[in-house]
Amino acid sequence: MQIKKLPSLFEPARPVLQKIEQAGFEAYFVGGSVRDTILGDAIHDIDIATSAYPSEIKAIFKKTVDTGIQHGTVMILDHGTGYETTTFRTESGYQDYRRPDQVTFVRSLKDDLKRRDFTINALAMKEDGTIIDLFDGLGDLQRHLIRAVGDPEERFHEDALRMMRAVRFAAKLDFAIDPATQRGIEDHGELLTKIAVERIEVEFSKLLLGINPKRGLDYFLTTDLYLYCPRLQHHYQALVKLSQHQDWSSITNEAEAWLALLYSLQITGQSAISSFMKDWKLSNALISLVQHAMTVLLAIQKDQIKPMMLFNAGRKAILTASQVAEFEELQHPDLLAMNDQLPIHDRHDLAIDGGALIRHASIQPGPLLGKVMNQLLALVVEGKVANEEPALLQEAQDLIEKG
Ligand SMILES: Nc1ccn([C@@H]2O[C@H](COP(=O)(O)OP(=O)(O)OP(=O)(O)O)[C@@H](O)[C@H]2O)c(=O)n1
Ligand SMILES: [Mg+2]
Repeated sequence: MQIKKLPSLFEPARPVLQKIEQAGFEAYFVGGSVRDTILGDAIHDIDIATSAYPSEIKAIFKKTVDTGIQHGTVMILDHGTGYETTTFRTESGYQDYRRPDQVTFVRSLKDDLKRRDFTINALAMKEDGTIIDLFDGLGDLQRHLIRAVGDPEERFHEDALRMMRAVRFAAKLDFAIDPATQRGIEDHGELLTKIAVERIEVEFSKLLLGINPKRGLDYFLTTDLYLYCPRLQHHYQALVKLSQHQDWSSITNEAEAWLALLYSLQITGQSAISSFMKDWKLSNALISLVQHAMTVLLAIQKDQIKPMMLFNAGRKAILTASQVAEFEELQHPDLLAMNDQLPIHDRHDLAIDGGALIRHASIQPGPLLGKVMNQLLALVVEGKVANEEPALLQEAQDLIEKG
């Protein structure tokens, strides 16, 4: 098989591969970019594998950077672009189920490909688009099948994360998992506990954002992989229910995915969200966004949407909540439009500040000042008072008199 028209991302790398070949070595595109090109999907990065040893690559090219030389990876700099090139290698050891104890550089493409995770990821492509398929990856792409290269048990012992990758690819590509590979996952799920949560999270997020998350979640549950992920052990029923959603098209980014998950698990309190997401090693920025979005989502569910709540949540959280409301088929007005129509969108947009209140309304700095400012803010956001200094001063005086 030969791909006639390569995606443009490959084009500038082709001369690099040609140069390695001219020096008497082999060089191929490998990994996800080859798989996705054959599937006709967009590619985002390219990986190059070569029979040349790192020292040989460095002799061929003037400018290189040692980005991972002990693993055989050298970056070639060509016309301002960097191309990571990894020497064919075999690996051995894997005592920690994560990475090899020893990496050995080899000259044979086959030896390199046979230690890769799945047949669809063990394809190689020459710079002219010719596909090298030593493990029937093309057949599995046609059959829509995720199948371990060789013995699944060996592949999962080498890197237990591959079990999560299998269910992630099932969701991402809408593929089935080959029965022997699935059994391998069922038998070795516990090895996932050896893997850093951050890496598991990447795969789980990609699963939820695949074209068929239902399929990925079904495998995630039937293989029991969920038992070895943070905080999911006691949520089997809720995860089944989540997996039964037919239309996932409104879940388009990580925040929406995590909000949908937490809502399904009925983890809705602010501190419960934070503790759950921290166990998944998610960033504080994402946690904060999901917390704000959950407030909006619960208000949608209870039909209690208030201007001040939208103001506090902000546009991004409102959008996130709206998407998950779509997913949950919760009836809701156009909250973004409502938000856009608020008189102000930021505390600093208020036409009066503490200083002016101290000068003109004779309030002393202190708790009362803060309280009055908050009350004025709410009145403006709710459209009850115009956002103009005289009106706000008058209102402040009334508030103080009322106590
Ligand atoms: N645990 C892993 C991770 C990666 N690989 C191999 O390294 C390639 C590149 O890995 P990576 O970029 O992580 O995955 P991709 O398959 O390229 O998928 P993605 O589209 O997510 O990048 C894979 O195709 C596969 O051949 C592997 O065998 N085992
Ligand atoms: Mg990749």
